Amino acid sequence: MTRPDPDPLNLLASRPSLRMDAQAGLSFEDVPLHLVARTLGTPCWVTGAGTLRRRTRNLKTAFVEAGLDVAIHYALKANDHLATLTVLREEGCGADVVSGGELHRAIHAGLAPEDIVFSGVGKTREEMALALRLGVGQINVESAEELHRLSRVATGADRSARVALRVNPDIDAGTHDKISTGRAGDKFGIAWDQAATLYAEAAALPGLEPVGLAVHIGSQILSPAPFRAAFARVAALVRQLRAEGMTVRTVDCGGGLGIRYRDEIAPPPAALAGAIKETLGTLDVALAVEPGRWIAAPAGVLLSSVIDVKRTPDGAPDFLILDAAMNDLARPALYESWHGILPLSPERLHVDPTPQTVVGPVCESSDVFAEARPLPPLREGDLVAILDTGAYGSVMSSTYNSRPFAAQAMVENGVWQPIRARQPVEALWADETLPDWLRRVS
Ligand SMILES: Cc1ncc(COP(=O)(O)O)c(C=O)c1O
Ligand SMILES: N[C@@H](CCCC[NH3+])C(=O)O
Repeated sequence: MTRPDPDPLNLLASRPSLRMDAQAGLSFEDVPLHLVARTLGTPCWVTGAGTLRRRTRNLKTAFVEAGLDVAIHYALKANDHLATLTVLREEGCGADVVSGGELHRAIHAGLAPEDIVFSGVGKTREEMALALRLGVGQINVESAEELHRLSRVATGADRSARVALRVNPDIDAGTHDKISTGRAGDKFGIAWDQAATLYAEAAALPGLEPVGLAVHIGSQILSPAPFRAAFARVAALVRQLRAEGMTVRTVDCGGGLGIRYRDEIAPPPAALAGAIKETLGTLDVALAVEPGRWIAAPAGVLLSSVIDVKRTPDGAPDFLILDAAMNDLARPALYESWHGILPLSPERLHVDPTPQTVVGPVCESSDVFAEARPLPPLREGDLVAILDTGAYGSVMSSTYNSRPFAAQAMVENGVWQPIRARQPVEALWADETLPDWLRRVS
C-alpha cells in the first residue's frame, strides 16, 4: 500500500512554529528563513528556541495534569548544541548523557551534576571516573560486568555511585528495527531474569548505592501500549525487590515518545503520562523521563539550496539535487525516514506539484532525502526547508566527501542569530599530520 504524501499546506497546519506568508515566504518562529539562508549560506540548520520551550512546557503540563511529579532529563544525543541545552536548562530540564563528551557538554552548558543521568551500554573506566568526580545524579548500569567495573572504579576513587539498573523488559516498541532497544536480543539493558539478582548484588558491592531502575525500549514510539507494558514490568520488579527487602527510590522511564513526521498518529504526552500513572503512579518512587526527539525534532529545520534539476530521459521523476546531503542529515539514508520538504518561496507552493526525487550530491546511492516526492517545479538557487530535523540531525553529521559541518542559527520571537559558523574548509585537515617518511622537501 502506498501512503500518499501529505499536502505541503497540511504540513504547515500541524506545525505552529512555521508559517508561509506572501511577502516573507516560509518563516520559523516569525523569522523569514530566506534571511538566514542568504546570510549564513546553505546548507544550514535552524533551531527554534520557542518551540523547544513550548514542547518542554507541554510535556510538563501533561505530567502535572496527570497528578505526577516527573523530572525531565533531556537526552542530549538528540541535539547537543550549547544553545539548545541552555534553553532547556532555563526550562528546568536535567540531562541524560551517554558519553564523557556529552557529560562535559552538559556541565559546560550549566547543568547541575545532580540533574544529570549517565546512561549508555558501554561506559569506559575514564567515563565512570569522570561521572563520579563530577558527582552526577545517577549512573544507569546495563550489565553485570559494568556493575562490577563501576564498583571497582568507585572504590578506587573513594566515592559512592548512585546506580540504577537499566533493565531490558523484552518488549517490542513497534518502531524501526534500528532504533528498537527493549527486545531480548537488543544489546541494551540487563536481561530480565538477571535483574533482581543483580540488584541484590549491587546492594552488596562496595562503592555502589543502588537507587532504582531504568528502562528505555526504543525511539519514535507511536503507541502508548509498549510503554505501558514496559512500565508494568518495571513496576512488578519494584514490588518484588521491595518485598525482598531492597530499597528502590527511583524509576527512570526513558525516552522514545514519537512525533508526526508524515501522517503518523503520534500519542500525545498525556498518553505517556497516563501510561506512567497507571503502572508506576502509586509506587512512591521519584520518576523521570529522558525525551530527546519529542522535544527537539520539530524545533529544527535544515535549509538547503537547489544545485540542479537533473532531468530523466524515461519519464521517471526528475532528480532535485540539493546542496545538503546525507553527511548533513543522515536519517533518510540510515532509516529511510520521511521528512517534509517545503520550498521557502510562497509562489512555488501554488504551482502543481510533480514527483521528484530529492537527493544530495554525495557519492552514495543512498544519498536520497525523498523518492518521487510531489513538489512544485524548482530551479537552481531555490531554497527549501527540510522539516523536523531538530533531533538526530546536526548531531549525526559527518564530513564525508570533505563536506564541512554546516552553519547553525537559533530563532526565537522573530529574532535570529548564528550559533555555529560553517566549518572552514581548512579545519577539515587541521588536525592531520604526515608521518616523517612522507615529509619530503619539495
Ligand atoms: C537511554 C536513552 N534515553 C533516551 C533516549 C532518547 O530517545 P528519544 O529521542 O526517542 O526520546 C535514548 C535514545 O533512544 C536512549 O537510548
Ligand atoms: N538516531 C535515531 C534515534 C536513535 C535514538 C538513540 N537510541 C534517529 O534518528 O531516529
